[in-house]
Amino acid sequence: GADGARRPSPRIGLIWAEAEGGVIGRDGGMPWHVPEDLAHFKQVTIGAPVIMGRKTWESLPHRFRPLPGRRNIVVTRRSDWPAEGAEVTGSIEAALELAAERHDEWVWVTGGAEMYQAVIDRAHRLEVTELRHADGDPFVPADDDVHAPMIPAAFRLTSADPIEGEYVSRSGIRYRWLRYDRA
Ligand SMILES: CCc1nc(N)nc(N)c1OCCCOc1ncccc1N1CCC(C(F)(F)F)CC1
Repeated sequence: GADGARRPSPRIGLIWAEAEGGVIGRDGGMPWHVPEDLAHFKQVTIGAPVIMGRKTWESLPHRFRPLPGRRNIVVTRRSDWPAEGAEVTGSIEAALELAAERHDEWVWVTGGAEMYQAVIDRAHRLEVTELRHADGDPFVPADDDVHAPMIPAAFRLTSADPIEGEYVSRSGIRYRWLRYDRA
């Protein structure tokens, strides 16, 4: 502001969907389709800047590139990398500084595993979609699966929805919304 008052930096949130064993990715994408999770992701992140790694950007279906209704900040070591509709930067630190230029309350890190690892120790909130495959269609882990970060002990589970049990997706996959906040 005019008086030079420092605007508070946005709080950092991480958002991911994980299957059994903490798997978040396979072959450059997510090996499931849970429409309810897309809606959840949209609802949590809408209006806030999102930060993602290049691989996650490239995993987005073209109609979602950039993610609509928010600043897209892509982190890549490639300085000349063209990301139509996104701001490109070379590090998570630079991305967080970019996100802090406006007075957003939150900035959401939306993937992938490298981004989560690099920033989780500075994060304030984790929004985790916990997926469980139908008994008749077990989720078989693969060697090169990508995994969610370990959740530091400083985080507390502050909400689970549903409290008991789980929802069932049209696709038969069961899911819960988990929220962790830094204590
Ligand atoms: C949703 C997938 C998702 N779920 C949670 N809980 N945390 C994430 N970090 C996440 O990965 C976001 C980047 C990858 O996203 C997609 N990957 C494949 C297909 C579709 C998408 N979506 C569809 C919704 C779209 C909208 F803008 F509408 F939200 C964003 C792109």
